[in-house]
Amino acid sequence: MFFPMCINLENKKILVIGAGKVAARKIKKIADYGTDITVLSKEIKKSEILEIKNIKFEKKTLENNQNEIEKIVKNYFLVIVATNDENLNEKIAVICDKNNILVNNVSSKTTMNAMFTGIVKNDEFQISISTNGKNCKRSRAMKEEIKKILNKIEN
Ligand SMILES: C[C@@]1(CC(=O)O)C2=NC(=C\c3[nH]c(c(CCC(=O)O)c3CC(=O)O)Cc3[nH]c(c(CC(=O)O)c3CCC(=O)O)/C=C3\N/C(=C\2)[C@@H](CCC(=O)O)[C@]3(C)CC(=O)O)/[C@H]1CCC(=O)O
Ligand SMILES: NC(=O)c1ccc[n+]([C@@H]2O[C@H](COP(=O)([O-])OP(=O)(O)OC[C@H]3O[C@@H](n4cnc5c(N)ncnc54)[C@H](O)[C@@H]3O)[C@@H](O)[C@H]2O)c1
Repeated sequence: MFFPMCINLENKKILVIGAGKVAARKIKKIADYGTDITVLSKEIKKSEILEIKNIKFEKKTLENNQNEIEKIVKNYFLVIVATNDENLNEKIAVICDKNNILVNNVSSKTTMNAMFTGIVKNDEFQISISTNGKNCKRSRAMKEEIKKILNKIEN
């Protein structure tokens, strides 16, 4: 079971590996919280993440090489692994975990030590929804119900 906890990401070094559709969704979400985000990717196509302020981009293809990966990730507090190469994602996630680095792996339900959650928030509350990797799409229905409760409390 993953323990739900609020983490202060301000000024913490965050690395996103991959810059595709899923990476973009994760970056948009985390950019509300993290201020030091680097995106490393084989390709960096024109997309809305290029518009987000202060994100650093590094065009690089990561090889499936333990030493190279270790050297890159060891400078980071949190690594979000979001390439479309599941084996590479898994390898990076295992290396991060062994080095006590927080890691989120978008192509797994288990091989990571940090998962994204569904978030519903207003000025007063933020509610984070997790299914522990079992069925993240279910959290959409839960989000809708929680939105109704928040509206009720506000009125
Ligand atoms: C909560 C939310 C947060 C967020 O991502 O921001 C989230 N996924 C969301 C959406 C979403 N996920 C997927 C689609 C494409 C749908 C489609 O196209 O069919 C969509 C888009 C959509 O539904 O709109 C597919 C998917 N998800 C994972 C895999 C890998 C795998 O299963 O192996 C695959 C590929 C599966 C495949 O291809 O088969 C894995 C994970 N997804 C998680 C979180 C973590 C578990 C959290 C938990 O247990 O609750 C975990 C384990 C890791 C992580 O990503 O952190 C957000 C929903 C709520 C929201 O809207 O806020
Ligand atoms: N967790 C989730 O919420 C979720 C949702 C949908 C899909 N997925 C999974 O996420 C993964 C990524 O999907 P996508 O649609 O974003 O893919 P995509 O093809 O749009 O993006 C992949 C990105 O990875 C980069 N990349 C690939 N190999 C690389 C390497 N060796 N080094 C550096 N960068 C590299 C590419 O340049 C590209 O930017 C898939 O495995 C998919 O199954 C996860």
